[in-house]
Amino acid sequence: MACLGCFSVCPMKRDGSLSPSPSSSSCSPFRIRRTPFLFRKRVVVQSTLIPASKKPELLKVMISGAPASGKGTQCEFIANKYGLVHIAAGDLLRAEIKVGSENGKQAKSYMEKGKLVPDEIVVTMIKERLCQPDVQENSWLLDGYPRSLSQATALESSGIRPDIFILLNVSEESLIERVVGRRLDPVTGRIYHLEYSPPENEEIAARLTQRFDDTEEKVKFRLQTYHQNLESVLEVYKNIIVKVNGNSAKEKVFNEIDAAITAVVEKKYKAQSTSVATGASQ
Ligand SMILES: Nc1ncnc2c1ncn2[C@@H]1O[C@H](COP(=O)(O)OP(=O)(O)O)[C@@H](O)[C@H]1O
Repeated sequence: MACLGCFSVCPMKRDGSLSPSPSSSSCSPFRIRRTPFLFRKRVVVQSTLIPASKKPELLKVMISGAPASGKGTQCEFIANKYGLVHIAAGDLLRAEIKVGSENGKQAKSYMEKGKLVPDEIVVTMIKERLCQPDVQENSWLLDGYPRSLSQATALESSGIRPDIFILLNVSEESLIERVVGRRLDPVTGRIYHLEYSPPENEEIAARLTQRFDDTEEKVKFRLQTYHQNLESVLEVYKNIIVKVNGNSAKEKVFNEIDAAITAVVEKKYKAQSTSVATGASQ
């Protein structure tokens, strides 16, 4: 498998070979890896070493949608079913804010206004996360990244491309309603909605918090930012986009996403089996 693009920290080159001093074993193309869910039942144990170029490529998924379109919920379902590491740009930024890092301080001033955080912070943050051992091992589900043409181009130029780009569509009216009523339980990390998914008891209700950017005024600006950038991002992934209606119940939305991912997995696996078989017979 080729490096995911974090050239400053990862010893693997984009063609899958290693640079002279492979200090980290996490990126080795020949290390023994835990087979993710997707290939678990189907992988045939090979007795000979397969060249890196012939190894099964792992599933890679991107998901995009307006604020409160339900990406977080769907990502949880997808990550659980396909064993992918869920990387949410917004969560990574909030974690930076929480630890009080310099990047976090800068990011907060943009997030408070509903603006995109500059690429200098976000691109590096995502690339570094993609190079972590858990992601190398299990592959990724990118949520809320890329959000602009420059972010998509940064990935493309590092050879990082998903197999499928899921676009969750939800009506604007519902989005605003969902954002304004959204609350977080800081103890369990669970997301509630005051009306549609209220807390189970008074104790939980009393400790719920609201995200600093979840006000009506800020969400309107975030929506504007989202729409301004969407078309240029879609252009990059136009051949692999699957549009999903996010207005239905979460289980129904997931069924639609799951069917789309399954189709991609089948196609990917077929292509890979053919190329391995062709390679073996040569
Ligand atoms: N890829 C990104 N590029 C720049 N800024 C981002 C990116 N992802 C998240 N952010 C910042 O974090 C904020 C919150 O993002 P997120 O948690 O994904 O919520 P939402 O999608 O509901 O706006 C965004 O409004 C933006 O300021």
